[in-house]
Amino acid sequence: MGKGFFQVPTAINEPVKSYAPGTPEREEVLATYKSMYNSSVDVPLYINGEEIRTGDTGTMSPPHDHKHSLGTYHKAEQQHIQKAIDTALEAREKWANLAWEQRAAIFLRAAELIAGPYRAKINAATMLAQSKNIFQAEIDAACEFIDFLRFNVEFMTQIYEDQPDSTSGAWNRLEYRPLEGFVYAITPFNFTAIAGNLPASAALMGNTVVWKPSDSQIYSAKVIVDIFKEAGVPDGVINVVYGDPVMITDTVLASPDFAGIHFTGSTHVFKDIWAKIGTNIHNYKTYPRIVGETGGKDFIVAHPSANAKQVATGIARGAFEFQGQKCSAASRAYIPKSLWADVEKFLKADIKSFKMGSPEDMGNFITAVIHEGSFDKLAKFIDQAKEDDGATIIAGGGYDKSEGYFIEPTVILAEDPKYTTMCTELFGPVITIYVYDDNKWEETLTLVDQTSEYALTGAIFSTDRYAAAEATKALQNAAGNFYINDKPTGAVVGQQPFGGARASGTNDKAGSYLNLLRWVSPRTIKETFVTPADYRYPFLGE
Ligand SMILES: NC(=O)c1ccc[n+]([C@@H]2O[C@H](COP(=O)([O-])OP(=O)(O)OC[C@H]3O[C@@H](n4cnc5c(N)ncnc54)[C@H](O)[C@@H]3O)[C@@H](O)[C@H]2O)c1
Ligand SMILES: N[C@@H](CCC=O)C(=O)O
Repeated sequence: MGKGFFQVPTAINEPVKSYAPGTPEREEVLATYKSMYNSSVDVPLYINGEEIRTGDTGTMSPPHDHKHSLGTYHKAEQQHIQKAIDTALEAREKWANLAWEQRAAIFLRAAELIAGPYRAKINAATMLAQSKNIFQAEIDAACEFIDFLRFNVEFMTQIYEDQPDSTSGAWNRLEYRPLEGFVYAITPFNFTAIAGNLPASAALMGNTVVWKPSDSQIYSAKVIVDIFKEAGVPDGVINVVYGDPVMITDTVLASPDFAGIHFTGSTHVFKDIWAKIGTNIHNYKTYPRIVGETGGKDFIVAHPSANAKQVATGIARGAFEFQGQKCSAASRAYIPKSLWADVEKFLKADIKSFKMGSPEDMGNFITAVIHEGSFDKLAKFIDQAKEDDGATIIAGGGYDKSEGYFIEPTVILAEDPKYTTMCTELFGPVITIYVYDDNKWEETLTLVDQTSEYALTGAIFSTDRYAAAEATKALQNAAGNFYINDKPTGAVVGQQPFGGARASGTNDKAGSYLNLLRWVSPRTIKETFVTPADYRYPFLGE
């Protein structure tokens, strides 16, 4: 068999299709949506490529049409989780020893399958499962997922190429071994791309995986499984389970071969998992890698020099796209008194123009929030704001769950900059605004930095360069992704590596070489060509 040093295809960001009226992609995705809506699927567990149906099922429904069933999924029992672990361990040696270019080819093929034959299907599944409008589905399930797969292959080769110096007489090599054991991927509901990337990035680096998607994303996770299968991911490399998250996680964390967790989701869940790993630490064969990207309380700060229309647009898109259910979504804003009247006018006009309803109607900018739990939580905070002195709802405030979980895009004006909705992650279409005195710019920056436990994304708007520089410095630790004159959402793989610190996560930057480094355990190999056969230093003589 021939061997060579291979140059992988240069990664490029997948262009976003327009879905404008009359385009073929619009017709295709709508037809696929209708056909999927009118069919029913039965999603099994996937362990060693085997489809397992336990008979203990849950129902999958579109959040915007919750009485409709898209089908069922099967919940795992403890024995299935153990089987998934055993399978991952059995598959490990063969997969880890497969040449890297073979692994790369599988995931590059998956990217091209999404870009072509599966694009309409994965977008339609994301519109149905997570209630994304077509633009939000396209930038996530198609483009970001494709970008993760393509760029990760390029980053992998950059890592492998990073080799130590060798002096004369010896050759030093770094071997980027996969972790010894298996990796556990737990994924959130809100991004199909994240659901696919968390197991795939660890697998690309030679690891085998037990993957637990969110119950609210299983419908689109099934399409990911189909794509990975068609791309050639061998049986046992990525094993997929659903069911009671605590039972599944406790079973996984009890395994001595647990070697790493790739988590995205809420902060409290991640902290609990970290604590459990700590409790089990004496049982593990190796120190597990703990990677978690978690919650946010993302901010927009306007300087008095900012353009009011641009600030209002940053809020309209940054807070309300995908109903504010991006970890990066703006949920608190700080606007100077001198700009507020204009920002308020432009923002209210934008919100008035939003249409809300099913993603099947492509005129709808706002669709439903993910599930009843989220709906009820948001409604509670909105009702509380209606009652509280010092909090005024200036736009939205309505909600209705009779057909779908619809929450109106809501703006709360708070007199107290530490009002509860300025500090707590709500994860919905609600933003709270605090209007500050123009002469309190420095104090406001301190407030932004100290108000929340999170540090994920943030944006400042300013036409004054000194103010932009000052905010960049003052907010250095307040956001892992910091935007100047732009909304705080929409990071692109290969352009804005994504992740935050403090309570927002381990900041291992999804979609970058930094993340992939967490899935390898390098071995240093020094080979000496002429091996010494005398212990004496020259000055010791004979
Ligand atoms: N920082 C990021 O990159 C990023 C990206 C996306 C989402 N998020 C965060 O994710 C959250 C929204 O997603 P979500 O609602 O799916 O989060 P979630 O924490 O409810 O669920 C995430 C995953 O954890 C599982 N889970 C829930 N409880 C568990 C438990 N006790 N033990 C083990 N696993 C458990 C879920 O089933 C799901 O698979 C928000 O907090 C958001 O900020 C962060
Ligand atoms: N990377 C996405 C957010 C992912 C979390 O939900 C963004 O930048 O908007």
